[in-house]
Amino acid sequence: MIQLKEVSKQFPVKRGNQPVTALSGVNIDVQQGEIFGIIGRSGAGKSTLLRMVNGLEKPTSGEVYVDGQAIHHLNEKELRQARLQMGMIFQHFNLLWSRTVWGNVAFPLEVAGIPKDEIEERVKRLLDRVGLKERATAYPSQLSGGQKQRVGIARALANDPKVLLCDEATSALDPETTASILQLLREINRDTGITLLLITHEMSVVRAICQRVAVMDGGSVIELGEVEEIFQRPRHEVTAQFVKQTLLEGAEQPQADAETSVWLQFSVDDWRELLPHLQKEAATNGVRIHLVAGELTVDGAVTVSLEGEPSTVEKVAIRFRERSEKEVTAGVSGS
Ligand SMILES: Nc1ncnc2c1ncn2[C@@H]1O[C@H](COP(=O)(O)OP(=O)(O)OP(=O)(O)O)[C@@H](O)[C@H]1O
Repeated sequence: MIQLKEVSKQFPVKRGNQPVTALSGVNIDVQQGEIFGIIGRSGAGKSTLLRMVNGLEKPTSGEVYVDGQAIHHLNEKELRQARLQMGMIFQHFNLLWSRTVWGNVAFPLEVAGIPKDEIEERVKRLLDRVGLKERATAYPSQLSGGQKQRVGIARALANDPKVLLCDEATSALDPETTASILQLLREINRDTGITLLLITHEMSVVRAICQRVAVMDGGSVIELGEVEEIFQRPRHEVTAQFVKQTLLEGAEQPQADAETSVWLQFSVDDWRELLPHLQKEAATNGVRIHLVAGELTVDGAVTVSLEGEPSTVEKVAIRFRERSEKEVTAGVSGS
């Protein structure tokens, strides 16, 4: 269903420097109905690979096929058609904040010019499928992270795609919510036969849901095979590290009472700029962010709390403060 043949991608950089090789000779063949994982460290080339599949990037060399269609040869108009066959879900959900849950799921159908009656019927069925029937009139800001991702999934399925591309879809969620979203994806795959291509940096996600996995490093696939086989006999050092990470996570399940909370405060002027960095830092470390207080006056301040495993929360807070050029104050709120 998804094929990459000898795909390489180089990004030109400023004069004088070598181009960046993001992908190098990648061969992947995802079968119809399969749940296939791509795992790799930051910079391994995962996002670039996903952008090849949906045609947002063209390979420097090599071929990309989705359901037999040569994505690398399509023009913009043909790509828009081809993308209707590809649903996509994201780490930060990418919902429309001014639209309700219903409006978010209806959006791609409205864009596709589907008649109103049919939109009604489809959105109802999709919300039922993801367990959000009761929240149709809520706005994204009123939903939990897991519910937001359920909206993302319903929206991605609206045009009845053949493949679902998942870009770090559970990386911003706590372990329990992650498990329920993966369960939902598994059920959808079982019930509809949709093919799932899932990008992650967490081996626990791969183990929970994928049948096969490709391990990427430095733009190349360094290992590819059945998930169980790779867990039992990792051949590459990078793979062994990922497997080890999962075993450690399993041995040290975070306890609810082993959590801490740190608060950070910054000026209302700076928060727009700072929040995305903080969100990224927190998400990659499994730390949750809550808005504690905010005063939207000219000289007001916004306070957020970071919650999670103590050493990780501290690490995120310290790294964020060190990297931020703005004034940030911090303190511990206890457990
Ligand atoms: N548009 C671009 N221009 C120049 N270099 C790029 C571009 N996009 C990606 N790269 C580079 O290509 C390499 C692979 O990046 P990519 O984002 O695909 O990795 P990744 O595995 O998805 O990492 P992450 O998990 O951090 O997103 C990196 O060295 C990155 O800096």
